[in-house]
Amino acid sequence: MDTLQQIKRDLISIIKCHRPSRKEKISIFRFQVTGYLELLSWLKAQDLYPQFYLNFRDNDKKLASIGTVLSFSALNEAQQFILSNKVSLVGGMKFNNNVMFFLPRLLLEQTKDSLCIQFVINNEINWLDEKKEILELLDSLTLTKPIQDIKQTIQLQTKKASQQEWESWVEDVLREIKKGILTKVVLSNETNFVTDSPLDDKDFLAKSEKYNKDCYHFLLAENKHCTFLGSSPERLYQRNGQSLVTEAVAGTAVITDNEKQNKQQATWLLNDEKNGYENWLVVKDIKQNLFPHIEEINIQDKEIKRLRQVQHLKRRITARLKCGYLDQICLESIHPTAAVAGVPKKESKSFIQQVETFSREWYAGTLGIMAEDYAEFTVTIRSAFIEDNNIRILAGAGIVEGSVPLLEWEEIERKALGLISLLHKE
Ligand SMILES: C=C(O[C@H]1C=CC=C(C(=O)O)[C@@H]1O)C(=O)O
Ligand SMILES: [Mg+2]
Repeated sequence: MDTLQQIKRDLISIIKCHRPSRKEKISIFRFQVTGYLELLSWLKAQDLYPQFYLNFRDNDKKLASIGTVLSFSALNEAQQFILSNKVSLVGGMKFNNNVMFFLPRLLLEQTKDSLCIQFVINNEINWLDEKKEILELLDSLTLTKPIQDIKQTIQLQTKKASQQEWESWVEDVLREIKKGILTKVVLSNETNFVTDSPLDDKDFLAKSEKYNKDCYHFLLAENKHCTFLGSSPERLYQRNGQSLVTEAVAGTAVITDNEKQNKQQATWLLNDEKNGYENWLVVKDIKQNLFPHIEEINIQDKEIKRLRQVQHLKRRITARLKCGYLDQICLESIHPTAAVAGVPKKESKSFIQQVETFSREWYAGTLGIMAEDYAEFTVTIRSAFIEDNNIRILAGAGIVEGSVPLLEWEEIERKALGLISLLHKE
């Protein structure tokens, strides 16, 4: 692949000339080449971790990164680092607000036919060690591995909560709502599968990209044995300078093979009181949390966001951040939204922690990229963990006054199908 050969040549000349600077913590090199690289095939051939991938929902931009030069577990430190070094960081926050951002060794950004590369050297560690890691990376840099169909035999092992147990959690929420303690709680479940040999994470995500249209497709592999990935319809926010675009995606109806029924369901969803309320609580929560940090806000009318198994209510929200307010504030105030946690936020989060019999970790968290003048994050729902021969798929639903336990169960089962339906051979 010409593009990769060119990158390799550029990197080799960087390494040859580089003398670690005593003044600067890191050295950043950026270059741009013309050409198209299939980033998932490229990532599949790489051995350096962590690996990160994001295919943006609303344009043809994709990111892939390998390795880490620095990592950040505090938002203020990540933000400060971006401001002082004019660099992009990738990563995000788990559901429980644990922060993980990192400065990748190599970050590739593909748009149409242009590939931008950000390559970083750490000047504070031994140059021989750095050089060794970089040369290893260069060894496999020009390789790609073709994406293949899923070949494994996959068996359903368990659901963390049975239907009966999960519906009883919903009843518990409804009781708390009646008492006036809670207004909304988003309850999830985990479905577990085992495979006869490890499922390739890139093959799985590529299949999801093919079938789950109009989504963000994301992947975070902390090492060879553990990947979190998924295809989410939901944006947490996009920031261009001070202008912010966010959204409330909540409220759900089914999509089937019957087009007439899908249209009826869409009309029903747009007018249904319970679903409208479920969505409005998300809007209200975002608005309230952003309020101290913005100058103006605009909330658009409900529209339908149509997916393969489900359709959702969506409201687009635009806002103007006050001067100087950047991603630390946006992330801290918005995440986790009431589309994945609940209202009030603190109480619903602690309810979830007490009731759910598994840890959400990256499920219902957020992943994305942040730089000084631009950031974009997705809400990591419709997601799965692949750990060697095990696959865990999570999905949840917002429980509000008027929720019917059986219908909410059917809703989470349908949402999980977005990924589960890909597990069979083609
Ligand atoms: C929490 C999830 O979905 C959220 C996003 C869209 C619709 C939702 C709903 O109608 O309940 C949920 O709030 C999930 O898919 O795991
Ligand atoms: Mg719902």
